[in-house]
Amino acid sequence: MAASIGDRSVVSTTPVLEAREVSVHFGGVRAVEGVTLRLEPGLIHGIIGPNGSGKSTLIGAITRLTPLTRGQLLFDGEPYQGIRPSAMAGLGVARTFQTVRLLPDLNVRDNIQLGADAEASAKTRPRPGWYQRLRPSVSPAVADAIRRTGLEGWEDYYPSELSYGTQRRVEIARAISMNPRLLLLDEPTAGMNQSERAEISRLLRDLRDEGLCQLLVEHDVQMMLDTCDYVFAMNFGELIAEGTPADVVQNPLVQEAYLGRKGRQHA
Ligand SMILES: Nc1ncnc2c1ncn2[C@@H]1O[C@H](COP(=O)(O)OP(=O)(O)OP(=O)(O)O)[C@@H](O)[C@H]1O
Repeated sequence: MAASIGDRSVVSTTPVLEAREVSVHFGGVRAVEGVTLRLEPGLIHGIIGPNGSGKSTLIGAITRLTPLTRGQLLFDGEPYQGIRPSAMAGLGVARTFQTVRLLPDLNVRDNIQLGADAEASAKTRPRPGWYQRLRPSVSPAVADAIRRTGLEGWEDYYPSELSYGTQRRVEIARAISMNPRLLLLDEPTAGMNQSERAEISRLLRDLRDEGLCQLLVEHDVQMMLDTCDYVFAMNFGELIAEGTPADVVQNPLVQEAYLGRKGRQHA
């Protein structure tokens, strides 16, 4: 069965990831309460919400870093809440974090290679040079990730020599070199200027056009509206609206969450 989300048609199949009635409580704090969401193949999904609305906690729950109080998580229709966070990559989930996490002693190519090589993602920080000795050639997954993220020509540079926007691009390349089914991006444009934001937004839409399912958490609502196909809005731990960005921003509950009742009258 085919449905359409905005201008994109979506064949209704098993979602890549599904959260059913997920709750996360910290003592008396209901950080996430009864959230149900489906991430469909080939779409960019976004989670928006004011500070403290539960976005990070929900991502933590989905990635198994934060234990669920209640609910169920499914990947490709199979429950996965019993697995360890370190097994998420094996499931086909790659992520980038709020802060850039590139290894300073490795060049762009070798930082991306870390994503392609599960064994190399060991916790110990490598000494300069060891990686080149172990890996004399560039794997096809790395070459492909470099091409898809427009990093040709930057392969031999080190993180300290790159702009912040390019460092972010390398992180995304490292994540997609894992050939993920789902890419989670936590604040991918934090600290960027307007043109860097637009560049990252373009890159994510290009990856979407290649079929990559994505989930973004981002404070920049305009960037989310420009980038996402489908948006989930949270407030006080609950999902208060979902749909196309255009529909969600019109939702009175969303306007109230961001602007307050007074703002809504003026919006
Ligand atoms: N480990 C924790 N222990 C207790 N309370 C927590 C913990 N983590 C989050 N919270 C609380 O849960 C609620 C949701 O927080 P969360 O960080 O998920 O929101 P958020 O939408 O990601 O916020 P922000 O946009 O500021 O990052 C907040 O009230 C927060 O104080």
